[in-house]
Amino acid sequence: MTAERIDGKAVAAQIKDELKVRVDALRAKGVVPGLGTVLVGADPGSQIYVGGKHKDCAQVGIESIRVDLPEDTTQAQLDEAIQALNDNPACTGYIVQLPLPKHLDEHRALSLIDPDKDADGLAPASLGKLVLTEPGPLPCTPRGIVELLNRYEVPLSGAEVCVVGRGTTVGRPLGLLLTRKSENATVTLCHTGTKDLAAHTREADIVIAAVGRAGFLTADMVKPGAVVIDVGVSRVDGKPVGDVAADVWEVASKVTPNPGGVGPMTRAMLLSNVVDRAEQLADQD
Ligand SMILES: Nc1nc2c(c(=O)[nH]1)N[C@@H](CN(C=O)c1ccc(C(=O)N[C@@H](CCC(=O)O)C(=O)O)cc1)CN2
Repeated sequence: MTAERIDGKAVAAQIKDELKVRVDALRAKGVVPGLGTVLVGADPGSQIYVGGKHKDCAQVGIESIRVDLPEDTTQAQLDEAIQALNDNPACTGYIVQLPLPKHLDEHRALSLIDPDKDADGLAPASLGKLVLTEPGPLPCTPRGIVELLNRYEVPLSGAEVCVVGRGTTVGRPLGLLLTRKSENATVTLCHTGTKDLAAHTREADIVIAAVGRAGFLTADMVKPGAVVIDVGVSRVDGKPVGDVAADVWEVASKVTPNPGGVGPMTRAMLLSNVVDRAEQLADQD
């Protein structure tokens, strides 16, 4: 038996249709949502992702502002670009595309984002709100994963979820999101220090692989009937390849393809964060 395909591309398209209706309503009230992006350097993956974000904006009627900086940008120049977006009234939310080149301080960049304009939910104030379960923008990949699981009616309350990867954009915030009362899952967060990884993944009803090592999660590491979410991306011969090996599809009940699963949802959730914020601004008027 082959697992059911969790089609992130199709769900993202549906979400974009829903967002377009909300953006039209905002524009009718005179509020124009505007997403800014800051991209430093020429990382091929980041170029593709940022290009996709601007294409999405055009599709749903969000204005977009693209700031591309060269690889040798200094910290002071990056700080200045961030400050300019903080000060730009046409920009209602923005992101700094990660990873930044090694010589730049990622934490500093995220700290400089005006918390009211954090479209990615990755600024320290937004992550703090997530810890405190206060309302705020949620990191896009974790939000997209929860949205996909809900739309495919995968039960979360009481589920044993094994998240592999403790990064700040996916693993850590995902653990916080899934353990909120509204999701109510039990989460085991595994990482490079985990002693017997397969012993943990085999216990889980849902396995979420966010490592970035092509095909590392194999069928023998998955409980029969489990749901598997493939987040990590590696580039093999220039093509994106996920963390989940092909044989997992013979054991699991549902699997996200990669590409075509979590990636498009990450982009759709960025747009959702921008529209949520613009609606708050409209309500304040
Ligand atoms: N500031 C941020 N940086 C990064 C984030 C983030 O959420 N905020 N996440 C990732 C990259 N990412 C978004 O920026 C992202 C990853 C993947 C996709 C996507 O649509 N992938 C396609 C395949 C596209 C391809 O590689 O050819 C898919 O999975 O089908 C979109 C966005 C790290 N940085």
